[in-house]
Amino acid sequence: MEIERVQDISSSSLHTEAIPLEFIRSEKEQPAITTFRGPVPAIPVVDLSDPDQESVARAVVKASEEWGIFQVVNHGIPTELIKRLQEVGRTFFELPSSEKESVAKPVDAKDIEGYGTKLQKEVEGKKAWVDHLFHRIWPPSCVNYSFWPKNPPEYREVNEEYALHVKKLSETLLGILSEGLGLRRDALREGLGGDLAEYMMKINYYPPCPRPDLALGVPAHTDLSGVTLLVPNEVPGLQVFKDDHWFDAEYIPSAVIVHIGDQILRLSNGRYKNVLHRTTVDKDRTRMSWPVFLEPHREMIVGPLPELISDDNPPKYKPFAFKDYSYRKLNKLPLD
Ligand SMILES: O=C(O)CCC(=O)C(=O)O
Ligand SMILES: [Fe+2]
Repeated sequence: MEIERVQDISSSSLHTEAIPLEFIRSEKEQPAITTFRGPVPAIPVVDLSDPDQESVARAVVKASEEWGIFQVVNHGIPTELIKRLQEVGRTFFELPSSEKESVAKPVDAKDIEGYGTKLQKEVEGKKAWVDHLFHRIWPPSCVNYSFWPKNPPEYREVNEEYALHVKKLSETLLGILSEGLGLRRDALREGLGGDLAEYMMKINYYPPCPRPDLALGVPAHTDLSGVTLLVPNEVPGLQVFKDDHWFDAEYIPSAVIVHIGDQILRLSNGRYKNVLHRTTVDKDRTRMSWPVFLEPHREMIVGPLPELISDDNPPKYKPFAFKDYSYRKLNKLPLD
C-alpha cells in the first residue's frame, strides 16, 4: 500500500485555496480560532554561559516547574553544526520521493524508525500537515543505519557529531534538574536508564499549506520522552498551552528549545511539568524542526523517584515499563 505524503499533497494544492477535508480541524482546534491574540508571555530563555551558574540553575528549575518548556542560548552546540544538521535534513526532504521512500518505515513495523506520515487512527480523526523521519542517534548499540538517509553523503557524519553534543547538553540539564529536586546530579539520568537511555532524532517537515487557518502540523500533545531538545528552522509554528491559552513560541536563532516530557514529570512526582504543545503551518514557507527525544529504553520501569516519596509527598504516578507506558498512551488506555 502506498502511503500518501503531505509533501506531495502540498505540491498538488499549491495553486488552489483548498485542502483535503481530512486536514480540516474542528473549530475547537483551528489555529485561527484558538490562538491567543493578546499580549504573549515569553517562554523563559536561559543563557547557559552566564558565570552565575546558581542563577542559571534556578532559572532552569523555575521554567520546568512553571512552563515545562524553555529556550537555551550559549548552550555549547556550535551554531555551525546546527546549520549543517538543518542543511542535510532539508536536502534529504527535497530529494525525489524514491530516495525518501528508500528509508521509509515498513508499513507493518512496530517501531517508529524511518520516513513516515502519521495515519489517521480514529474514524473522525484528522490528519496532521507534516511528514517526518525518525532514527535513533545514541547509544551506538541502538543505531540502525538502514533508516539514516544515504544522501546527502554528509548526513551520517553530521548527525553523529550532533548526537555527541545533544547528549552532553541533555546531561547538563538533567544534572541541574536533579539538584533542583534536592537529589544527586545523576538521579534523573539514572531514572531514565543511564547509559541505556536512547536518543531519538526526528525531523518534522511541514510543507506550505493553502489553509494554515484550518489545519495543524502536529496536534496538541505532551512528549513521551524524558526531555526533548529541539532546533527549528526560521519559520514560526510552535505553540504552547499555558493558562488556558495557545501562545506562539518566539523563534530565537541558534537557540535550543527544551521540552519537559512525560517521563520527567513522572520521575519528579509532578514537580516538573510536561508541556502541552502543538504546531501550526505556513501558507508559503516550509517549516522544519529537529527534536531529539531522550527516552528510557523499552524495558525501563519509570515512576516517581523513591528518594522523593514521603508521607507528605505520596506517589502521584504508577510506575510503568516505558514500552507499556507508550502503548497505553498511544492507545488512550488508563495510566493509573
Ligand atoms: O515542530 C515543532 O516545533 C514541535 C514538534 C513536536 O512537538 C514533536 O514532534 O513532538
Ligand atoms: Fe512534541
